[in-house]
Amino acid sequence: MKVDADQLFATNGQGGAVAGQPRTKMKGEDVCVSYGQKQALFDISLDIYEHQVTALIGPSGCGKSTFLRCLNRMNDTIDGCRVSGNITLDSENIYDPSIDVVELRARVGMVFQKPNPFPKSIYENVAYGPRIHGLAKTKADLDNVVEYSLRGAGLWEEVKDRLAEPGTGLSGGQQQRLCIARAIAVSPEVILMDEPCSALDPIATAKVEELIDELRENYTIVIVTHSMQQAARVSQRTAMFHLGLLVEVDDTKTIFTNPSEKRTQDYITGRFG
Ligand SMILES: Nc1ncnc2c1ncn2[C@@H]1O[C@H](COP(=O)(O)OP(=O)(O)OP(=O)(O)O)[C@@H](O)[C@H]1O
Repeated sequence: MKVDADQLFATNGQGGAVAGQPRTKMKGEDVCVSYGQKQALFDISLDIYEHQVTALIGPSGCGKSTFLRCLNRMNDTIDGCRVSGNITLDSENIYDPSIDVVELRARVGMVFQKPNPFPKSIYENVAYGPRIHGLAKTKADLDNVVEYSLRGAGLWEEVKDRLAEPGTGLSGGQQQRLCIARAIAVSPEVILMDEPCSALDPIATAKVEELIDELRENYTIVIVTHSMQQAARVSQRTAMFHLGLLVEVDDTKTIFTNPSEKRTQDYITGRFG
């Protein structure tokens, strides 16, 4: 029987996977962002592939965090910030007026540079999201979500006997994994990470990097990082930004061994930035 490759990779019209290519989970087309009079991003078109880690790299101020924040409309919260162009999640325009932004941010979660647990217990930090989104009907359901999320973040064994203690009492690395558990708890599809290890020591960083690699099995991840080693270790694709422009995007190995653009070569070899 003849097997049609299109059928093998058909994805019900969402994202359009092509044979041998991963499926596009999010897509930015001609994205421009301005803060007041100042334009920070110029016509960025970038596909984010499902179940991959995409690293955004480039010198300070080039617009990495701005682009990341466009992906779950965190820029909406900044006065004077204007976004144009098109950004889709499973082919749906996330800037459409019909989109519920709270629901979008549950589907596209975010982990920040500095761990920011709520001033509540470890349990409550994780349980808060599922509770407000109505994801757990009973206390037993909620307990399960908390355990699943803490396991997913590689933190369960360290905290299972102290769930009632404050999240802020954990070490920095544990707090960051608690924030990752909090993101996982609302069953996101995409997790955005803005320099998630910059406040962590090398051992805590290694743990979070290991975790990112495991998370990609179930989630799609976009990470902003200043560390070339980190981008090379954790990502499958790398997008290089400079002065608000996307210089190039390619698989991570190519970016680090044979980039097309001189600016990328100069940046990864430490000649500027
Ligand atoms: N809230 C804001 N208000 C005004 N301008 C901003 C704001 N956030 C960012 N910018 C400007 O937009 C440009 C891009 O900043 P952005 O933080 O996205 O860059 P970045 O590449 O993530 O930088 P870094 O690596 O230093 O975090 C910069 O010129 C910055 O000054």
